Amino acid sequence: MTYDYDLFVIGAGPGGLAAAKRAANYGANVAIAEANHLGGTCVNLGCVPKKLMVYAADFPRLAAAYRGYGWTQSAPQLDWATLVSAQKQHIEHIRQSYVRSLEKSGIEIMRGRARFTDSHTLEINDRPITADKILIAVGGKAVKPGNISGIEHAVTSDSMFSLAQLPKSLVVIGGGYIGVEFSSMMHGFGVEVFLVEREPQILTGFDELICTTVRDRLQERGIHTFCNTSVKAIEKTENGISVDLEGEHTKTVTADLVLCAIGRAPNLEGLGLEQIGVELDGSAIVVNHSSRTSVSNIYAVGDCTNRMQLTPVAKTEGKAFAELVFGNYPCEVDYDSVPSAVCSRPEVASVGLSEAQAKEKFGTCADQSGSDRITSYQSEFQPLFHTLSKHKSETVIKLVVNHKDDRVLGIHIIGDNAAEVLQGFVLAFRKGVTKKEFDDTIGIHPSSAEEFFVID
Ligand SMILES: Cc1cc2nc3c(=O)[nH]c(=O)nc-3n(C[C@H](O)[C@H](O)[C@H](O)COP(=O)(O)OP(=O)(O)OC[C@H]3O[C@@H](n4cnc5c(N)ncnc54)[C@H](O)[C@@H]3O)c2cc1C
Ligand SMILES: NC(=O)c1ccc[n+]([C@@H]2O[C@H](COP(=O)([O-])OP(=O)(O)OC[C@H]3O[C@@H](n4cnc5c(N)ncnc54)[C@H](O)[C@@H]3O)[C@@H](O)[C@H]2O)c1
Repeated sequence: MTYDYDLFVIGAGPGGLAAAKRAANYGANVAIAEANHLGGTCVNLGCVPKKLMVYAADFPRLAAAYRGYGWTQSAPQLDWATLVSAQKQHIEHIRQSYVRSLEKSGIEIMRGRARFTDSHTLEINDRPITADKILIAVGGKAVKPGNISGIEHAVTSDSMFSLAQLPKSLVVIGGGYIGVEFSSMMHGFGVEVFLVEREPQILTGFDELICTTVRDRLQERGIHTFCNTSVKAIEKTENGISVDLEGEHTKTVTADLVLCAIGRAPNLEGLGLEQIGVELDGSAIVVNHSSRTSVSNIYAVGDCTNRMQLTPVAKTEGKAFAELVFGNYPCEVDYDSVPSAVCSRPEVASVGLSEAQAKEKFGTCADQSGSDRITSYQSEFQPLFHTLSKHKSETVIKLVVNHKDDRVLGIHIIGDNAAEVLQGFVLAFRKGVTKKEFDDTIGIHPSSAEEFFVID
């Protein structure tokens, strides 16, 4: 049987692009379909515009800091329209660079929404296309709770990058990655922010130290943080959008804008998966360790599967798929060493287990020497920069260590440049670094990262 393509990729986000390029490098005849813009969520509505906005929101704090260093100048003013337009230009530049790089690799780009008609055939813009292997990399989309009246008045993060103007006040529903990042950034722009999280803490799943420290710092900065609280109803009124809260903070808050950030779900609508029998787990595509679905020639990577919703994970899964299928080189994704960062102020970066997860996995019981299996080392210090900036902005670091073999099970940082500091440690973490190896390492002085080598 001959097909139009060796590989057809649905979705040109990080997962699809990485797979297409790697397969083409191995000589495969590849096409990629994109219903919207090349680059997917990450480039167009996620990591890239978010981080640019985070940088933009930092300037008032930096302006306040430079006075401590002797600089004098009146506070800068933001022209929101200029920021939105500069950010759009940069994103367009990235999209164009993807077009050039796909063309250079001989990958055909098809603009439009792909739909399965059988396990080897897709339809795109009414044109049937056949492929030997098909990779689903359609990503995810923001979900909204179905049970809140007036939820249609809430926007999702997709709208936040092209707002006509900044709101004066904002209610954020959900205190996960997106909720915390947007609360922090919008507050930096001068917006009054109310963050509503139904769980007892924000950033559930991170180490408890991160959850409590970040919440305390957000509150100190003036962000109203309501945990153990849910939204009962939303209503558009003359004064703005009124949000009825229930739980620990039963009250009504009125704001100009409501952002719903309660999670993202796979973007499978209209893909025709039911026709070809690809197995789903809830709303996600079920895959094995090789990213193969229940239909043998169809694979899936990234946010449409039930793994981690992060760009580097989608990319790694895409690459690993192409290595295995077109390079005959099996390489498994190491999900235990995936780091992540929350671009809030303070910034968070973390890899491995939280203290609670480590205790659950390895037990809290005493070993023969009578000590606990899990030891946590923690340090809080004022980075040199902030001694003159006059900001109260301590950095907090934590190592979670298995007392039995001295192995470091988790590394957690809260503070300036946390993601950049953690990056190098991730490599050591993957290699099974021990606490003693941390202790024996000489740091760079003066820096914040050196504190990891003197932590006890
Ligand atoms: C606000 C926000 C901030 C984020 N920040 C970070 C961050 O800082 N770091 C990080 O690691 N992750 C971040 N993420 C998550 C990251 O964006 C995703 O994990 C990543 O983009 C997933 O890649 P993907 O390839 O699986 O899917 P996507 O990037 O979602 O790409 C899927 C593509 O498929 C296309 N598509 C869908 N259906 C079809 C179809 N039927 N036919 C053709 N094309 C189709 C879509 O248009 C889309 O372009 C963020 C997400 C959001 C929303
Ligand atoms: N920096 C990054 O790497 C980054 C940034 C943004 C997004 N992402 C990815 O995107 C995914 C989605 O992000 P997200 O923040 O939307 O989801 P999330 O799963 O991180 O957080 C959602 C939060 O909303 C809360 N919640 C759910 N329903 C609620 C309700 N009715 N009322 C109040 N709170 C409610 C949950 O308890 C949770 O804390 C993340 O899991 C992450 O993988 C990553």
